[in-house]
Amino acid sequence: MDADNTARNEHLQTGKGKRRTKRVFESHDAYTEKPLENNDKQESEKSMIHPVADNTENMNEMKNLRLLARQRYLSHREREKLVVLVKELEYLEQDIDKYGWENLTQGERDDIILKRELVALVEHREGAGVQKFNLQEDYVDDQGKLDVKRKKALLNDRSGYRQHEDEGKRKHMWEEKQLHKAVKKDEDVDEIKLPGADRYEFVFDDNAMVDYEEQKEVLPEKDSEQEIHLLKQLEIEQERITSVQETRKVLPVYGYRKELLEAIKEHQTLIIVGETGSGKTTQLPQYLVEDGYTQGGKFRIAVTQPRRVAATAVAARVADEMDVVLGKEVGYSIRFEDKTMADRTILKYMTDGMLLREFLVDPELQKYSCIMIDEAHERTLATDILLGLLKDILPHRKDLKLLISSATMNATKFSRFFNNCPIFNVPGRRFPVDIHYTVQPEANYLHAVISTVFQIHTKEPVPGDILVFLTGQDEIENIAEKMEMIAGKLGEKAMPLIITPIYANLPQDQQNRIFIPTPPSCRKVVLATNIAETSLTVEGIKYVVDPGYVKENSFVPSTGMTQLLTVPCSRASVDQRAGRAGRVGPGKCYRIFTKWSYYNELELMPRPEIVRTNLSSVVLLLLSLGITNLVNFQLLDKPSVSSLSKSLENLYLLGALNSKGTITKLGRIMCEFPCEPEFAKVLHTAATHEMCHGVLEECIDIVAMLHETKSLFMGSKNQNPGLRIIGQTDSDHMLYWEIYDEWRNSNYSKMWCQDHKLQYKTLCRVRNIRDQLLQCADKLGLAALNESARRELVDKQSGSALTARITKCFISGFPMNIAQLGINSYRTVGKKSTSGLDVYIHPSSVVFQSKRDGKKPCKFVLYQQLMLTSKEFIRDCLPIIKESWLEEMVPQLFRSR
Ligand SMILES: Nc1ncnc2c1ncn2[C@@H]1O[C@H](COP(=O)(O)OP(=O)(O)OP(=O)(O)O)[C@@H](O)[C@H]1O
Repeated sequence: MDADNTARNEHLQTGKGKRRTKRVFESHDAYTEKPLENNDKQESEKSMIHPVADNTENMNEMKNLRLLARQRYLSHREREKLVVLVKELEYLEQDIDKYGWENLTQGERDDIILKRELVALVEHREGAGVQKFNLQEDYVDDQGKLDVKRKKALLNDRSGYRQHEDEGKRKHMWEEKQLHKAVKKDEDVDEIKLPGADRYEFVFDDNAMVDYEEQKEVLPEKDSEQEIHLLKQLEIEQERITSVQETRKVLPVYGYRKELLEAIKEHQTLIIVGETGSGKTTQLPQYLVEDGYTQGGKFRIAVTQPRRVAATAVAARVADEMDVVLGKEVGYSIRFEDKTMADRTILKYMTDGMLLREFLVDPELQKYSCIMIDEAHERTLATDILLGLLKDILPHRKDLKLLISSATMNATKFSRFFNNCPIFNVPGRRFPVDIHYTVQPEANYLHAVISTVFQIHTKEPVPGDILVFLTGQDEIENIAEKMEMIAGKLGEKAMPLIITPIYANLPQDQQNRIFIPTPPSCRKVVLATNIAETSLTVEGIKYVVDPGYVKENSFVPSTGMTQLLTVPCSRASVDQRAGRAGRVGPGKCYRIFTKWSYYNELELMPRPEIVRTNLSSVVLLLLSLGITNLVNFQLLDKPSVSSLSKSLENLYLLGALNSKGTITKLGRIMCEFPCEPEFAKVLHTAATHEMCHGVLEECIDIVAMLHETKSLFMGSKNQNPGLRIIGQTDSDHMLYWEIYDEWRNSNYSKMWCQDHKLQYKTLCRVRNIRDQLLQCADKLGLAALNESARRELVDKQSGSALTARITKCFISGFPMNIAQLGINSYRTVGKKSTSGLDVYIHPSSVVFQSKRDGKKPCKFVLYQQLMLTSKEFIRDCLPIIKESWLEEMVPQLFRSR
């Protein structure tokens, strides 16, 4: 290891070093391709069609449509809107016949004039028939001719096209008319009688003519201004649409469309390697749709992504490109959120974990004609298992196509795994990205990041936003604070700097802030973890600052502990990160490490998750799919035998496997829940175990909360003022339950969340998770079992009895997560109690607070997470008040104590 290398590792460990104000980078690897022009417009400017809120809005909308119709053919959505307007117009025309033009208000007349004009305009443009704007199913017969009967029938069916207030007005007018008629004595009120008319023939001459004076329609000033504004918006929108469609044609993958489709037709499995931004994720699935792989809605195409944020963002982009509504033809599916329609979605972006779960209900994935495993280089656990399962089913599903894609992967390894399947290379990238390395290693990379960002901010022109890759929430918050301080001190000397963070635990609406276009003369800095590393396009990003580190989970089978360690990224990851700078224009990437380090220190590929993670849920899933020979199950990389046996041991302890290693009935039930087997066991116990049943709903609330605790509190948990209002509790689990229960009692109020400094959106997600778990429990019959147990419990349920039952349920689900009080700290217990590990209660835990308040600590505590950060911390803790509960719930583990 040379000096370069040593310093890099030292500053990672110590974080100390001399700060330099100006970074010196050396330029390297500039891509030489000619940049193309970028016509893309900002996302937020796209649609001018809004739902009708009031009449003014309705009028504006019609004017807007009229303008659009003058300029071009209307889109599918605009036509749908137009259909509604046409129906409204027909209806209004009937009113005119009935009540007379003079009885309409000025507003109604304007409305009708505008509607007539709009319909005439589209009819004029597109031919006489209204069928051009999707009225076939309403007015037109099988030959395409106007079906008068159907039209009439439709017009008679007025519901839905008239607002209530109009209904009131019409009623009023009708009553007046009836009253008027009643007062009149003449019987034949409709016949006009002229004196002597029966003696003369009516002759039309000049004298009979009616005189009119012409008044030119003068639009009020406000309207014309509005029209100009709308025209401008229209131009922008048109440019954006043209640009989106043109972008598709200039992507490198477009040049290979035909060859790609031929290769896919010829081979069942194909590996596709193309530069970042070449169009793999967004374009390939669209080519497949265009080439008939969905056969008019009969089959689906699935595209997997390792990250939720990428799956949702890419689905939105593709829906836009295909001009369809997100959630209909194009949708996404991520855990606890499904935005697809069973009978309509043909292209589904999803996390790899979600496709894995689909194997449970459809082991041959019969509804799919094509599966694309994107960003395969990331080698997530779910991707690796998917590849193994797909390899297994391909011989039985000859019609199923499998595409494996990435920018930077060991393609030959993947090809070998799939019987030497062909590799398709898509050369070229759309925009060049210049890579800059530091000349020498930086002693403190966080200081270097801040200096680099301000170097760019003060020297480079706008527009040009910056994306910084950091390792986690703490680092992001810390850097954001420092940057805000420096920007404040710079004041007028620099342009305003907008700092937006993105990390997995940030609530969704706040994550989406990174996509908001930057106002002119400002610069945006996105501070991101590696969740922004692949597949994402954040428009406006021109500079990437990359220190080259990532936080990685590492499971230690001997202790059952997950360590969260900061480690250098792989070359594949830093190349992906650089790619984020060249998505919509040429960019620059500043790497806070040396070129030497890139070529000599960084691993080529990330370490596969399968060799560094807890395998319990995957093992259970494979067993439930009938894959019993786990050791021989084909995988790109095999997990270690110790980690396999640790997970088998864990599943046996939970009762998911019997002594022969076969999956039990309980194991199958646990598989059905969309959560880890340990949580599923908690819920099963809560509904069925005679010592503690009847608390299923409370346990579901807690389990749902435990999935979202990281983004629950505004600010730090232990300083949260809301907790005092909620009251005193001695465990994190009961605190979470009380929070959820109080929020439910407030009728899920947003204000309540604000008062208690809790994230409303997070609680909404908890509610969603809770509903799904409850549905699942219902489907499995557990809810009914719980209900009968609960009836017996009524009145006997005191607060402490409830806590006891809940604690017992969690002991049954997490028997390996128990620690016993020692002299200075807690010590983990379990089978290998003698070789336990000293662990410390994290300061964010309620149990830590109780200890500080001088309360006597419990002898045993259950924890949800064991993390090695600055020391071995246990988080989300539940004190076990009675030692006997351990033996009661898990005798096989605690009997001898
Ligand atoms: N939301 C968006 N806004 C603007 N342009 C976009 C958007 N999404 C994609 N693009 C354009 O489409 C191009 C192709 O994106 P796509 O995600 O298909 O590439 P890719 O080859 O899959 O890249 P990666 O390997 O980085 O995921 C981008 O470089 C960008 O120019």
